[in-house]
Amino acid sequence: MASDNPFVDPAGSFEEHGRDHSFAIDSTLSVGRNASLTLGTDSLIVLDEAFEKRDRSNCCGLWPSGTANTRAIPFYNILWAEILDFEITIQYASPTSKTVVRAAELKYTIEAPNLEPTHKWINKLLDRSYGESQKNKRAKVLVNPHSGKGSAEKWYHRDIEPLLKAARVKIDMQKTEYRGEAIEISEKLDIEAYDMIVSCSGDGLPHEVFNGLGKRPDAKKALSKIAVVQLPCGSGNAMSCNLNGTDSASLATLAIIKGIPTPLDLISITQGQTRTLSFLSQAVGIVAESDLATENLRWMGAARFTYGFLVRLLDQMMYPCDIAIKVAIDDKPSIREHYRREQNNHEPASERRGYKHLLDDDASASSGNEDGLPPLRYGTINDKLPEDWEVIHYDNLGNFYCGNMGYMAADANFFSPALPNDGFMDLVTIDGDVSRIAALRMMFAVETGKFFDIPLVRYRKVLGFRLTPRNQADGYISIDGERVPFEPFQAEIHKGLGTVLTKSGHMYEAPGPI
Ligand SMILES: Nc1ncnc2c1ncn2[C@@H]1O[C@H](COP(=O)(O)OP(=O)(O)OP(=O)(O)O)[C@@H](O)[C@H]1O
Repeated sequence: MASDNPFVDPAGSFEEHGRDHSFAIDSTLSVGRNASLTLGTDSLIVLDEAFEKRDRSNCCGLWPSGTANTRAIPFYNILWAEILDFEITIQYASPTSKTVVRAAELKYTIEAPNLEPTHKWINKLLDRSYGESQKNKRAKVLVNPHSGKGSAEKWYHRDIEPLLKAARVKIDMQKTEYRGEAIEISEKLDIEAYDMIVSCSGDGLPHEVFNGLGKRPDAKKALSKIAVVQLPCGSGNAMSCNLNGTDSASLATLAIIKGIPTPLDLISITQGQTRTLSFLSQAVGIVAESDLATENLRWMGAARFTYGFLVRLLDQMMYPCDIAIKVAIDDKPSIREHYRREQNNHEPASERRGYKHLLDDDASASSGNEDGLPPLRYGTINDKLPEDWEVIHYDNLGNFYCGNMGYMAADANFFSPALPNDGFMDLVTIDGDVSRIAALRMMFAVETGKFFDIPLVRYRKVLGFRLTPRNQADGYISIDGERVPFEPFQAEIHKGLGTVLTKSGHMYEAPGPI
């Protein structure tokens, strides 16, 4: 009896398989005389004497260590496994450099009597490889041929599609033909036929996708059912940095194949008579200008933003305005504490939509499936300002920057305490008359992760705000990196209204406050 022997795992013993010891013991599958496949703790261990003869290089040491005839393929990298005509095929994402993975495969022949245990073994392998993530996701893929420097289509075919196919993702690909088309596609999408909308683009296309889903009569259901994801092919790829932990198209593809559905806070912006959704940021002042007023410097690539920022910093630009804020958490120690609590909070996605205790008048929690966007708790920009909002008259504002995610660009972790579904926006305000040297220090602190701690950085978690520019004929307001009219606007957040895929199921990949 297996249970008599303390060294045998009863769940995996060969009696359970009712088969010859030489074929399947525990998690090991013998494939031919000189090879075996073993389910390890977090990797598939492939032992094959042919490796030694074939390739001694171990791909520049990119795989975890092994001897000359073994390879450890992390379960995270396993894309698919199947048996067809007595041949087992294992497809996986193989690193070819630190920032690139490519689809690769291993094939072994199985003898007829071993077919049934092989099927069982494959199921185990796939369960371990996918964990909480859904297998065979169905994707509406949008490729913006004009994203970034115009390489999205090339990258899709080279870096993205082969991995999706290897993972048996069901693909329905469409190239966008004009600005705004992704709004129309998402508005009309048959949401029962897909699990995710994948934008091969910058941050502009996911912004359109959220807004298209938000325009539907069943917006609430669509936004919670369909995961909106980005594969980085644009000039601004903040969404992928935060959710996939990378701005590499192939690594991001692997991240979404293994991604876990996670509710995402979305923000309603009202301006004039319009209401739009924002998922990333709202900026007025130096950050908005550095981004939007430097379109003519596109040739500079990422340096364009830094250049624009430095020029304005040296000019000590100021942006007078009135700001009204519904503050939720006002001081940095409490914000840090809030972040730590959420880090340790592992409640399921179903518990992360809508405010449970904070606001009993919250509409995103209570309405049914067929509802459109939740009603606005604080009204629109055209309504009377709620009485309990804090009003600040700023003559010397240098930067108004409100974020819903940590990274605003690769290596620019402006909002380290931001969380996917805490129901708060993170608001940074900085005076425009701080010394030039202090401003430069702030800029460098963004890269080193110390920005949050700088005393000149005023940091609040907020539920809503209204911004009214003063004494300026024109200027720049950026919503998710797109320019909107230079007019007053109001924002309020809806807890967990949208859905994205994350690696952890509840956190961003940007490091939290140190
Ligand atoms: N075929 C097309 N022609 C022109 N514009 C398009 C097309 N398809 C999509 N767009 C628009 O391109 C805009 C920017 O897209 P995206 O974010 O993918 O790229 P980006 O390079 O990061 O952006 P940006 O140009 O804003 O820096 C979106 O607003 C989208 O509507």
